[in-house]
Amino acid sequence: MRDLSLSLETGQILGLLGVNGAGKSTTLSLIAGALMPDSGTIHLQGQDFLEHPELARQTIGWLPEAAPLWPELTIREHLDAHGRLRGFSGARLKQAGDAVLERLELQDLSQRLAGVLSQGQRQRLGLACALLHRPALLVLDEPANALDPVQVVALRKLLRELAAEGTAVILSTHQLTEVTAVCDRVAILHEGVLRHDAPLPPDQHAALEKTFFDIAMNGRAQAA
Ligand SMILES: Nc1ncnc2c1ncn2[C@@H]1O[C@H](COP(=O)(O)OP(=O)(O)OP(=O)(O)O)[C@@H](O)[C@H]1O
Repeated sequence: MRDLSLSLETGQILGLLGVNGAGKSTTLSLIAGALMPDSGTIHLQGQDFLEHPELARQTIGWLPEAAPLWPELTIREHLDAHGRLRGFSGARLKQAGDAVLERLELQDLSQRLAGVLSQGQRQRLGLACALLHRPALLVLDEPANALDPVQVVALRKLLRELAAEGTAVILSTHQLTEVTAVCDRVAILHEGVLRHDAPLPPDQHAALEKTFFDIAMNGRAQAA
């Protein structure tokens, strides 16, 4: 990544686009604190993450490209483990788990082992773990991967609800339709450089498609 500068407001949903290898996952890993930048700063609510990594753990929910699950634990045990890691216990732990089970429609599967879940169910469990502590910033790497059309629509609804509650969301995707359906801002990376960063008004699918292909195919800088 070079000269990357991005900011996100409370309640905004930012879609991060780019061809394979453009740097989307690297950017999200930096924001989530899983990678350390060689230089630069990352702030959340005025605080420097790199100086206060504990702040990042409390305020960010991260779903990496492949949800990191333990095959021998059930869905409920995953949520308990994530909650305990963040200091939850007793009734608070159970309530937080119940809330995300309901939001991700996983109640009926709570006792199922992660190792036997379908890909889409694994993805929903990964999202449930990322959401458990009600993060102020949700960082999602291709969250619609492996979801069926019903769940894709449910995910859009969930992200809009979270944004309305004040959560900031940054998500990467290969689906331009996902961006136009749910994002109010779009950023496009190309070869580690941010080439476009602009609000996305409704009904702008054709314009977004043109901008994306101009950057992806010609490598031309587009005015944001
Ligand atoms: N740990 C690493 N060390 C060296 N290079 C890396 C490392 N991780 C990623 N890269 C390289 O950085 C570039 C960006 O990778 P990244 O995974 O961020 O792309 P992406 O936009 O998420 O791609 P995709 O759409 O294929 O998932 C790629 O060329 C990749 O090979």
